[in-house]
Amino acid sequence: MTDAALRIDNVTVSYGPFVALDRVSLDLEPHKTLGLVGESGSGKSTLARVVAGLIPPDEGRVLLGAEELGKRRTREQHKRIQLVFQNPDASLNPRHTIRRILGEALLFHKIVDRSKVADRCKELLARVRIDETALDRYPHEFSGGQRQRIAIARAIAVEPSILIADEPTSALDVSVQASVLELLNELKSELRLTMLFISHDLGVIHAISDTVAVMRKGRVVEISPKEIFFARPETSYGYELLSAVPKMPLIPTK
Ligand SMILES: Nc1ncnc2c1ncn2[C@@H]1O[C@H](COP(=O)(O)OP(=O)(O)OP(=O)(O)O)[C@@H](O)[C@H]1O
Repeated sequence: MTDAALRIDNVTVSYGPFVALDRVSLDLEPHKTLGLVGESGSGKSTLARVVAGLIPPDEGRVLLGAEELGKRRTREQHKRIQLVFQNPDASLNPRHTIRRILGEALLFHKIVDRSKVADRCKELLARVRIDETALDRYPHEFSGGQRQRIAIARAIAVEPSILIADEPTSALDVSVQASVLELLNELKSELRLTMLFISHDLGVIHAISDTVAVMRKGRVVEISPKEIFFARPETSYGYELLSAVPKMPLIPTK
């Protein structure tokens, strides 16, 4: 048996003849952040989509604790694994107010009664440091960084145990990036989340991860504690990735 919060076990995914994930196995340790790094096209987002239940693996399994997640997940299983995308607009309906976006998530997953939705929406915005006057506004009225905070509020609204963040700061400028990373770190501790954080940016991975996994051509080629990976990677490919970064770390850790 496993004490991993989430286990990816020998997962293979092909797009037609192209093998995007080739027998990938990874464990997410409870309340820790696994940083997944790798060059473009190495399969990181495909893995995120498999974990989130958006695409079924051709082979292999995903386990949440001891529970194997089937090809068709239950609402409860979907609720427990939430995904934050690079582009926050992917999870924010432009025609809905922030109140409706958060409220619908709360009601759909039966997190609170209708009478408590307004208060919970305000609490959620406070958690991501957005003023509650945002509630009756629309996504386009916010900056990219604020929209990403709202997308994070929407993800944590349903009280997941696993948060997958797929390049959540890549579209943001560096100062905004740092504050979103800090927020995710804080939420991880306060809400006791387990996080899978995907980035091709090693500065970002350094700032957020406890453990680093390296993907290359659909395979995981290295899994190391952060300190070890950044001091002396186990593989020559890990070393190559690090050598390609002009100056490390790009974003300070706490
Ligand atoms: N729906 C799809 N149909 C066909 N091929 C796909 C599809 N989605 C992804 N691929 C291919 O699978 C490979 C892995 O893609 P994926 O998006 O998982 O990589 P990635 O590591 O997240 O890359 P990036 O950092 O550029 O986002 C790529 O070669 C991509 O072109």
